[in-house]
Amino acid sequence: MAASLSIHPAVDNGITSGDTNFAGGKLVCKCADDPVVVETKSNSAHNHLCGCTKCWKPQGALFAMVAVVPRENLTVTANADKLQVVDPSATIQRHACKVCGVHMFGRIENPNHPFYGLDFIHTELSPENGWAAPGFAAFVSSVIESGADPAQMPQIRARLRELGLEPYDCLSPELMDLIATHTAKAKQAVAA
Ligand SMILES: N[C@@H](CCC(=O)N[C@@H](CSCO)C(=O)NCC(=O)O)C(=O)O
Ligand SMILES: [Zn+2]
Ligand SMILES: [Zn+2]
Repeated sequence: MAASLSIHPAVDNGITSGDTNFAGGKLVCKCADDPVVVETKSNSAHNHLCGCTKCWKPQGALFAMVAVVPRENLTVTANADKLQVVDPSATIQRHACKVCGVHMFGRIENPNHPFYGLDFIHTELSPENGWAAPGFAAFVSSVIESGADPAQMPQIRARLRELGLEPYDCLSPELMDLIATHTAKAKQAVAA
């Protein structure tokens, strides 16, 4: 039963390990003509599934798959004129292709944000192999906001665990600790 759920096409048939020697590659939007191309100079980090309503998900998938790269390692190399920011009021400015709708990268412009300096990417858009594999599932309860039946949540969490992707309703403990450390330092700086 649980195996029939489409969590995300990159994990539904098992997770492919990343290559620690992989040093980045191309991400290509889904347009048949003049696709937008983004290139990174490094592999992705913190790859995870995200159940939130804002991250781009492939058709039929319950989750997005999203990772980060340092913003200085990311360049739009083709058809940048097709990009537009989906929601300018969001913390993560998601630059999407106006024609096919795929999100090509998400950028945080607030220098005080804990993740400032990192761009969010969807490595499934790459023809290359070697990108870091997803390690956990974030914002799992948020799939209900996109229409998932609340009664299905135990099955969804069971399937994620079966795939080795621990489900969290925010980010992973490691990332939540990074955020809290950033916040604590910012408070200390104000108090000093
Ligand atoms: N329940 C909400 C949660 C949205 C949310 O907070 N998303 C996170 C994670 S996105 C990538 O990991 C976030 O940081 N959002 C900031 C932003 O999207 O700009 C929902 O589902 O919408
Ligand atoms: Zn496109
Ligand atoms: Zn998200």
